[in-house]
Amino acid sequence: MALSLPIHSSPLRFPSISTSSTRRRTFVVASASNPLLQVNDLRAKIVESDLEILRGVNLTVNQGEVHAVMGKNGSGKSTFAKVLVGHPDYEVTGGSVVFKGENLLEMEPEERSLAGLFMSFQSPVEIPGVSNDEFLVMAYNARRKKLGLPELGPLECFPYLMEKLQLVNMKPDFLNRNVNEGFSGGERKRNEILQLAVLGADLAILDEIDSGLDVDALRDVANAVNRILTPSNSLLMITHYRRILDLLNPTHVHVMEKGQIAKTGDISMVEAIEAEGYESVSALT
Ligand SMILES: Nc1ncnc2c1ncn2[C@@H]1O[C@H](COP(=O)(O)OP(=O)(O)OP(=O)(O)O)[C@@H](O)[C@H]1O
Repeated sequence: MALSLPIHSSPLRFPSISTSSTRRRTFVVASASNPLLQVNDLRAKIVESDLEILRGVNLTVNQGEVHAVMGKNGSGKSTFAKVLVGHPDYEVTGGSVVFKGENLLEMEPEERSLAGLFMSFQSPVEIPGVSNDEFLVMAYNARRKKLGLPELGPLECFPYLMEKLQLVNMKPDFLNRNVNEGFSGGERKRNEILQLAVLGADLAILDEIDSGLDVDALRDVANAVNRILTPSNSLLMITHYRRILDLLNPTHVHVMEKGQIAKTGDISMVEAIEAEGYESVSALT
């Protein structure tokens, strides 16, 4: 079966393992001069209805940073993430996005993936007839090809895949199952992180990776993400809940409202949101 590379793979660099404290210490130095993603006045509409959803988003993500985007239901968080990876439901109507010094908006979705952008979706899709190991080996080899490295056979990839399975605390039989077919909600989320671990990314966008996870799964996922993060890659996560923020220690917390980032702060802003709701931190109301 012919498969194109998913938009959440990055061929450029495999993640190295580091602790979150190592990452955080290095961030101060790395972030000052290494913007990874620069979003300026980004505007986008739904193709089908012409309805404008993003109304001037501004955001800079530097290497080593962990950004959390929060906000009321329907404020545009997922749309923002999907526009970044080039989802065809949306048309950019203004603004700019520079990723690693290149115009992201001129790239096809697959090119964005090859450039180092990974996105996990709220509802990961099934790929009937394709096993997880086939899928991962295919994507892993696509990256190797891009790097000018020889492709590896399934057996040669196996030790690498096993190492990543352990990272997300998944059983080996997940590799033999078809991608997301029959997976529980939590298993799908773990599988997304397995894909991130195998493929790596310069910028990982995780859209509500914490939704539907039990406490143990949430900890496993957060631990895996923390091990994937290094001083030179970054995370942009969308969430409604504090629990994952406590585990992933965001350097920046943003509140999206009406298609804009209305407020940016640190983890302390989440306390105000939890106590008094979004109205307490909104700059637009
Ligand atoms: N493809 C689409 N077709 C129709 N409406 C859409 C589409 N994509 C987004 N919308 C609408 O745009 C608005 C923003 O949606 P989006 O999913 O970005 O919000 P969100 O902030 O991620 O919400 P939530 O917290 O509930 O996940 C919503 O009103 C949604 O219904």
